[in-house]
Amino acid sequence: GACCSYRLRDALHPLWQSPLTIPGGTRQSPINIQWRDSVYDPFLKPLKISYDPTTCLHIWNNGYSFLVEFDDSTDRSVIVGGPLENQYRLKQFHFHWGAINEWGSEHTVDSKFYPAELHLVHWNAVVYPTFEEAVMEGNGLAVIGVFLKLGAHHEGLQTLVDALPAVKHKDAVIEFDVFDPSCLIPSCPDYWTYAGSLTTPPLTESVTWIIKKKPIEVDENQLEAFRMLLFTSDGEEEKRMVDNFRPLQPLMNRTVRSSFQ
Ligand SMILES: N=Nc1ccc(S(N)(=O)=O)cc1
Ligand SMILES: [Zn+2]
Repeated sequence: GACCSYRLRDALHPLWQSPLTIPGGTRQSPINIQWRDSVYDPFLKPLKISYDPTTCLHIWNNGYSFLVEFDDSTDRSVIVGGPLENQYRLKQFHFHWGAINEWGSEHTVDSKFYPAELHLVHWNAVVYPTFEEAVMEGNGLAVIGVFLKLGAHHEGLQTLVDALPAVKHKDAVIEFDVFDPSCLIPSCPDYWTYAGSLTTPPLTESVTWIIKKKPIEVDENQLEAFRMLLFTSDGEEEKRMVDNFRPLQPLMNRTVRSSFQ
């Protein structure tokens, strides 16, 4: 079916020349979240999100996705609580999406793909001196995953969408100096959490994943705006930036916990 041919196709995809999982990887991401196999953990705290919109710096097409990067030199934009033992600093957020609405997310829920998935990337600046070091440590990163579904126009996302033509090509950067990413996070507090990895190289097993149960709604034009971006640099033969999601990885010896019953 589409899934296995896609896996093979994807394994050869330039984005992930590396093997489907890193050799010896026991906690790779993304995974399918089987709702009925997730275990309610009453000790999970609510996730506390406090972002300062003025820490926003720029939008950058890095050839995998477009990243909205933040000034992470202080603790002005942080998350704490949830499954986390420390406070984690926001560094960037980005998305993964498909060529069509049938797929695009990295994680799936009961084997269902969403058309896109938002990742808000945070690092443990309490324990590690730099992001680069945190990327190499088991408790170094915390990524909030938010599913996007096709529906109503998303006002907050539109300010981002309006800037995308300016970063059409790989390596393009545009200044983007005020944005509050909490407008992209559903108000429903429910989430799943599990120990995983980065989903693009270096694929390090350093991520505490916090996947929001509720998706946000975006409209077709907004998804199409993502699909207009290019993997390629200005002057190269154009390759549309689509299907920039990694294949599902084996759960192995992991339990997905839920913050809700
Ligand atoms: N700095 N590199 C990365 C950061 C986040 C992710 S992801 N897609 O796992 O959130 C991948 C690579
Ligand atoms: Zn990602």
